[in-house]
Amino acid sequence: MRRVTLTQFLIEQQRAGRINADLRLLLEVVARAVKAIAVNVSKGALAGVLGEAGTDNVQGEAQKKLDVIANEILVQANEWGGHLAAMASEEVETVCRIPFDYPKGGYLLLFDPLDGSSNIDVNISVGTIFSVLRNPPGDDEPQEQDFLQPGHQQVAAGYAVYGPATQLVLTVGNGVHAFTLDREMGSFIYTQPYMTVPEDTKEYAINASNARFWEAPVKRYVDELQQGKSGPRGKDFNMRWVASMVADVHRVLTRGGIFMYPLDEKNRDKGGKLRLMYEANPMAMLVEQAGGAASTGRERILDVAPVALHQRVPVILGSKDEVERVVAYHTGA
Ligand SMILES: O=P(O)(O)OC[C@H]1O[C@](O)(COP(=O)(O)O)[C@@H](O)[C@@H]1O
Ligand SMILES: [Mg+2]
Ligand SMILES: [Mg+2]
Repeated sequence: MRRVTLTQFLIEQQRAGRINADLRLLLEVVARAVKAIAVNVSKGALAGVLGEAGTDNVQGEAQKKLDVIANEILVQANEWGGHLAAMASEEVETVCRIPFDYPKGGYLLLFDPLDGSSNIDVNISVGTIFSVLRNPPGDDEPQEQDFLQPGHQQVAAGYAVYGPATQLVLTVGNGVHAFTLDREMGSFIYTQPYMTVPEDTKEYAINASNARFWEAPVKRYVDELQQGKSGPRGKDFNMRWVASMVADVHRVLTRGGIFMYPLDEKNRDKGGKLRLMYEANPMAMLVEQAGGAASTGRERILDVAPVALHQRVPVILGSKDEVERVVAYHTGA
């Protein structure tokens, strides 16, 4: 069987007029960075990359060594690419500028360099999430304001999951496509075209240790799932929680289900737990492109008007019917 590489896939997307050469090359640079991160993740203790970095990030969270390494790999790879006007990272407080004497391009790249950091030291899947926006015309030196575009304006979004295999999952607005890293060849091979979130599901994902903080609509929804066959849903549901959003969303994209990090009494002051620009928006674009839905419980995630780079939002995403049910419980519809 003929193997199609990510490079060939992107050339086809360009030929079909879905992306331009700049966006194609930008995505190639991101894929190259992801391969370098995968090498570091897979070496683990052998490369001394496990454990704490001894620093805090802008969110006040302790950084792991791999958070810092993955961030540096992405920043350095993309600085020189010539396709970006600027970058923003979950790990960095302000906009990451392209050095003044480097070539610049028309896109903005946002990323969560290492998602699921709490899983690094226990050898459980982690990932990288990224989002691409257009730099507003006429702005050669983008400011934070230029990044604050609603998610429906993303031109591409994706993630890499560093699991038993490393996979890159990507959308450029024409469905969701997955590639698996062939480590010997060093290439991403096209393995899953047009991923779709199965409509029918029996699986949900939520951190149940927060149950006492949940709002009534979430309590009601989860309670009904847990009643199984004997409750109003009339069937049993299974639960999974990896605590790497990438891995949890990858499961939802692969075999359906619902993933929730809702607003609760513990995270209300911050507006939620997950980051709008680095986690919620790219995942929402992917899930919608795969036929699913993504909401805060009160609003479509892709329509949220961002007010800050590191803003947090509640996230409820996955199989459409399930997400719509949770939203209806919130809105009383
Ligand atoms: O430990 P909790 O509260 O269940 O949180 C898990 C969530 O936090 C995150 O790990 C946050 O990501 P980071 O590792 O990038 O900070 C998500 O991936 C995941 O869904
Ligand atoms: Mg994350
Ligand atoms: Mg992270």
